[in-house]
Amino acid sequence: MSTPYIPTLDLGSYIDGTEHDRKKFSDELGRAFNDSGFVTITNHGLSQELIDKLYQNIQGVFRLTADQKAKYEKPELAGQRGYTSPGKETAKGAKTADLKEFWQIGQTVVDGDAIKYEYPDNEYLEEIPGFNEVTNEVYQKLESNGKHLLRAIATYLGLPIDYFDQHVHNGNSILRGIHYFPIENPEALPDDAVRAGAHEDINLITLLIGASADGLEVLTRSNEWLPIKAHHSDIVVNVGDMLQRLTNNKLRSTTHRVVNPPRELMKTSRFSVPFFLHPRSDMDLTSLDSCVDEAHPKQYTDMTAGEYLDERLREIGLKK
Ligand SMILES: O=C(O)CCC(=O)C(=O)O
Ligand SMILES: [Fe+2]
Repeated sequence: MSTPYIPTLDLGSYIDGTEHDRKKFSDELGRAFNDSGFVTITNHGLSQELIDKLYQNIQGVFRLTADQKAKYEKPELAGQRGYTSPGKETAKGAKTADLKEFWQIGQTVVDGDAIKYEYPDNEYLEEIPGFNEVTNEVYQKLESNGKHLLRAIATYLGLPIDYFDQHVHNGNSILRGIHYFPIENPEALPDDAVRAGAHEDINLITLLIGASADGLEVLTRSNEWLPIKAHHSDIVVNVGDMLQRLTNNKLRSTTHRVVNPPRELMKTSRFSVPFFLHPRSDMDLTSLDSCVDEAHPKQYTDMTAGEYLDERLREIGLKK
């Protein structure tokens, strides 16, 4: 087996580079997505100070008491805003819920776009001053990075460079702060209880800021689990199911999981902060004509992003 290709790509060289730099970036991005399914991004414009502040704030959420957190858990929001307690999200097809709790932040529309009325407000976390400002800043920076990455992906797919722009403007993206809590009594858990069961992300692409500890693994094309060792300052990016549908499997969504820690670290927490880049709910995910031919017959029924999200939230237990 050859070593899977997880290149480190300089996003700055894409944003500010020459035509040649941009072409090279999109070629390498496409190659990595076809191979390991992951790329590492540097020069993403999030300073170490901002990342450290983000993690301090996210950790603060999970130090709140159960009663404090419960104020922010609203079943009608299907986990899409505020707090979601342990036992609520189960990877598609798995029997046992993931060993995690999380907090989700959604889009803030400020330009008068009527899509504002489609989105629930973010929960305002009153116990942690500055939380909403820091998380909003990170949200905006990751969203902007994601838009550049989608431009590179459009080029790789032979689409106009701005293909995704209108679909992701004020899109339904989510910043998720996750706490994988200490596992106090591993013997008492069902055998299949893991921090995050093997899954593919629902959205177009995911940008994941390097987690506080190891545990993330990706399923390679040769069906082996490969640990992803991301530095706290890096961002790793993977393809989600919406992009897989749109491209009729030309870009495959990346199967990944978070394994439980080794015995000596069982009683420690792990924190991570993925950003799930979603389009607007009216984006048509019908597979592109350019990705369908005799050798690649159409694999998916036609759906909008909103319909698909709804289906998936029900499958993972967040929507009833
Ligand atoms: O915690 C991680 O490293 C990955 C989280 C993840 O895959 C998810 O929430 O979809
Ligand atoms: Fe994921």
